[in-house]
Amino acid sequence: MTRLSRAVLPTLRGVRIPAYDPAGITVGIVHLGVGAFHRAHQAVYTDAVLAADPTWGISGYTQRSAAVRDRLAPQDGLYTVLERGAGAGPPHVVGALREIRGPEEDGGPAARIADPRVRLVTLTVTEKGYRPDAPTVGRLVAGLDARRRADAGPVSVLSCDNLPANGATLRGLVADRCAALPDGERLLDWITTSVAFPSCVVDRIVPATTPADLAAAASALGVADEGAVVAEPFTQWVIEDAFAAGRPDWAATFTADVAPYEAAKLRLLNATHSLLAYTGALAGHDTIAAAMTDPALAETAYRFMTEDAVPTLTLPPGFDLGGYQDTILRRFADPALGHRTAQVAADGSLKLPIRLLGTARDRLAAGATPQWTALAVAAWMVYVATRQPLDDPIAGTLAAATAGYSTPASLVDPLLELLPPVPYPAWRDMLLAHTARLLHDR
Ligand SMILES: NC(=O)c1ccc[n+]([C@@H]2O[C@H](COP(=O)([O-])OP(=O)(O)OC[C@H]3O[C@@H](n4cnc5c(N)ncnc54)[C@H](O)[C@@H]3O)[C@@H](O)[C@H]2O)c1
Ligand SMILES: O=P(O)(O)OC[C@@H](O)[C@@H](O)[C@H](O)[C@H](O)CO
Repeated sequence: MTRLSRAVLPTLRGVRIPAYDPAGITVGIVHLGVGAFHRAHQAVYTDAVLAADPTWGISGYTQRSAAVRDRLAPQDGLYTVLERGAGAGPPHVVGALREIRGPEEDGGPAARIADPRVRLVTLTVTEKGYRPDAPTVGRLVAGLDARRRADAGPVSVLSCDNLPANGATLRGLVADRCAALPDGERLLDWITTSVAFPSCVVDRIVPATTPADLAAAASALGVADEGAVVAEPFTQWVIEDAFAAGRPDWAATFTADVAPYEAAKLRLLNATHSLLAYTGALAGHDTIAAAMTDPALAETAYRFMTEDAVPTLTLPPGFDLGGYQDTILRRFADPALGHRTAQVAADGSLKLPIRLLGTARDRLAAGATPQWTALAVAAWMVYVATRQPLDDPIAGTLAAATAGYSTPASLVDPLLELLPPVPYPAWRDMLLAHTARLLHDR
């Protein structure tokens, strides 16, 4: 079958195609980690501005393998976003990704980051990409060093991962990495004056693409698209408006402080997602939507948000909390997406501290009993002990910690040692009660 490419764009019918000639776009953004989410989120926002400003094309560098490069390069970087679910629009071919390279191809992204036309570096590298020894941070620091040496001017670095204070977190990792370099002090001085690390909150559910999704893309387009991604119609981006060298005129919400939006998103949406992933998987549900068909789990999700998470939040002025919660539950319940519980459940050792443990601490400090939060963490513990192979960067450590457990305490105590502390005796008691029930129900 013919592949999607610039040449076939004029022949496509019933499909949104770029409102500009992709060949006329120059690169202004370097993106690290060209996963499904980047293609369905930041690249779509950027696609929408390129007709008016063709200087913000994206140069993408994959981070772990060249697989996405191999799928997209033969397609001139073009791919389709297939919206699924209530309110879905037509298939949308995105042209913003103007270059695509493997992690270390042509020496990695340093030369591109040092290009004066580049004014922004963005990242979607998962929670794992922000560990101190992560190769991405090294590549970013090498790029910033090359830019300083080239005197290529200020630049902004925008993390688009689900982390609290993602900009400040990345700045901290970069500073630590600089401190370990021979000429690190000079580089850090330059970064302090010339590089901005705005934080942002990203939101769009983008499941991993399946072979059935690629077949659906081929059928919709009439040509093969090996880079297609599937997404819900909902999309949101809240960005701290603190850039060092300009930014695209994205249709995002720009604000001075993203922290209240970030807490609402991580503690309501992502935390509830994790709760449904672990409890749903233990109940035998393959997808988040299937878990939401179980009235007990849907009730649990609602009560977790309302009773545990909401009291810990300071919301932005005018924030429609009821609408936000309802929308989250409606999005999770949409069966069209097929977001697998196993995908959301992956990397729990990194996600739980971000999504759930802050709520546990805040509620316990207030003298409350965060039962639903404890249920989510207990469900993770039982999931960890009973799923093999486990998709987690410390899977081996988790397996060793849970090997041969025989009682709730012999499961809970070693796993508590591996998580950041929640220093309240009641927390352990709640976990013991929930794991006892979950193990009994299996
Ligand atoms: N998919 C979503 O619904 C969604 C929504 C909001 C935010 N996000 C954010 O985007 C991230 C990526 O999601 P995705 O759907 O694109 O996943 P994906 O599996 O399609 O892509 C993951 C990307 O991260 C890179 N990566 C993985 N581990 C890495 C590591 N240790 N170091 C460096 N790079 C690494 C991969 O190379 C790949 O480019 C999420 O972890 C989250 O922070 C995703
Ligand atoms: O992408 P991850 O693995 O960090 O988390 C899985 C989901 O909870 C997450 O991707 C949500 O779908 C997303 O955050 C919605 O905006």
